[in-house]
Amino acid sequence: MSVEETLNPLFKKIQELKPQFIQRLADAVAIKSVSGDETLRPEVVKMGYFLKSELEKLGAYDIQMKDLGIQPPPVDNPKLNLPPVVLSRIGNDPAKKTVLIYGHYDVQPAGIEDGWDTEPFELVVKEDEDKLVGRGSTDDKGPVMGWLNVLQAHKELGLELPVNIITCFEGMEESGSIGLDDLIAQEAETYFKGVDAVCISDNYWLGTKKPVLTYGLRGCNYYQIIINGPGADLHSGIFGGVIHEPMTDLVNVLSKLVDVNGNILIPGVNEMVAKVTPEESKLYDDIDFDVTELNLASGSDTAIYQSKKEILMHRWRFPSLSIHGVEGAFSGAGAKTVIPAKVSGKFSIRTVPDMDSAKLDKLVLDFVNAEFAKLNSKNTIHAELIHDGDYWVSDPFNESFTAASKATELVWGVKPDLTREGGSIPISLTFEKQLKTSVLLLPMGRGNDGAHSINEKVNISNYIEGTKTLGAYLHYFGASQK
Ligand SMILES: NCC(=O)N[C@@H](Cc1c[nH]cn1)C(=O)O
Ligand SMILES: [Zn+2]
Ligand SMILES: [Zn+2]
Repeated sequence: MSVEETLNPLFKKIQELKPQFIQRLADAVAIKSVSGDETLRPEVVKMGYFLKSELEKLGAYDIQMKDLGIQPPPVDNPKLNLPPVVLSRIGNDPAKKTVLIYGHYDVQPAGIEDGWDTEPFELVVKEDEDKLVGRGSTDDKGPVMGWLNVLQAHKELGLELPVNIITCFEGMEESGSIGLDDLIAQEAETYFKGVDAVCISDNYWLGTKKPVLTYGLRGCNYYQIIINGPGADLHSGIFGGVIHEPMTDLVNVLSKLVDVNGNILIPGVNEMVAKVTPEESKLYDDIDFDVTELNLASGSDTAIYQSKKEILMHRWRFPSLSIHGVEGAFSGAGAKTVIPAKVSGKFSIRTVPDMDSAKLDKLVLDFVNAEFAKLNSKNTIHAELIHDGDYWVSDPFNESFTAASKATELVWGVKPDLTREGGSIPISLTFEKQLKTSVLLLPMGRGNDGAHSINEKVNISNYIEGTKTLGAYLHYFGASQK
C-alpha cells in the first residue's frame, strides 16, 4: 500500500475526531502553566501530569517524569522546583526509525487586563471565524495536542505507527529551558539512544496562507539591570529633586542600548554578525511574503523596513535588542506620585551566526555598568544574564525535511517555503549536537496567531490539517530507508 493510501483513512479519522481534539486543547489551555510566574509553578506541574495521563491512555509506556531539581537563581523562592520533563515511548520496533518529538507545555503569562477580549485560559471556539482563542493555543499546546491527536487517531483506527516515537515535553521553554540541556546530555546514550530525527512543532508559517518548513532560529540572551536606591518607595513631592532616583537611572541606561530603528548601540555586537553572501541573499527572492503580512500580524503600520528582504533579514539573520519591561515601577491606572525604591529593567538580544554568547554577555554587561558609571548616581546597579539559548541553522534538504515537505504538500496542496525564524527554541541545537541527528521544525500555526500576545489563537483548520500534517510526516519519514 502506498503512503497516500494509508493516509486516507487516517485523515478521515482525524476529521471525525475534531470535536474531541478541540476538547483536548480546551482542557490543556485551562491549566495556567505559566513558567515565568513562580506562584503558578503548581499549574505547570499539573500540566506535565495532564500530558502523562493522556499519554498513558494513548498507549505510551516507560513514561518518566524527569525531575530537574531546584530552579537556579535569579529566583524569588530559592526552593522552587523545576517542572518535570515528560519522556515516553510509543513503539520499540528495531526495524522502524525512531522520531523524537519535542514540544513545550508551559506558556507565556496572560491576563484579561492585558487587553484580551476573552479569558485567556478558557479556550473560545469561534467556528465562524475558524479560530480557537486562548493562551497556548498556538504556542505550544496546540501542536503538542496535535501529536497526541495523531496517536489517538492511529489507536482508534488500529493503524500501526510507521515509526517508533519518543516524546520529550518540557515545562520551562518560555523561561530558557532551564535544566533541559543537562538532561539531554545525560539521556543521549540511554533514553534517547537510536533517535533518527527530532521533530519540533513550535513555530509558525511566515504569513497566513502558505505553509513553511523552518531550518533556522535566532538565539536569545536575556538580561536584567537592577537599580537600588532609597530604603522604601517615596513621596515624589518630598524627595523628588533631592535624591537620585532608580527609575531615572534605569531609563537613562536602557536608552543607550538601542535606537528607535532597532540598531543595537553596544559597541562590538554588530561586528560579530556573519556577513551576507550573494548566495544567501538570493534565498530570500522566492519567499512568499511582503510588508502587508507584517502589518497584519503586528496589527499596525509600524514597520521599520518596507522591502521583503530587509524585513526577513532583520527577523532571521541580524540580531535585535528588545526592552521588555520594568519590575518594581508603578504600572497601574491613575497617577501615583511615587519614587520606586528598586527597579529592574528586562531586555533581551536575539542572537545570530556568528555571535559568541559569552563574548556578547561581557560586551553587554560591561557596557551597562560603564553607562551607569557615567551617570554619577549614588544608587547601586547589578546587571546580570537571566538565561541564554543558542541560535540554530540546519540543512533543509535532508530526509526528514523531504518527508515533511511531502506531508505538507499532500495536506495543503502546495510546496512549503523554507524559512528561518526570529524566535528561539534553545534546545534545537542541543538535540542536534547531543543526539548527532537532524532537527526539523514543522509548524502548525500561522504568522498572525499572536503567540506571546493578546488574543492568541490557532485556526481550527490549522489545528486539524496540522494534525494531519504531523501524522503524514511520520508516515513519509517511516517509509524512507532506515
Ligand atoms: N515558540 C518558541 C518561543 O516562543 N520561544 C521563546 C523562547 C524564549 C527565550 N527566552 C525566553 N523565551 C521565544 O521568546 O522565542
Ligand atoms: Zn513555543
Ligand atoms: Zn513562546
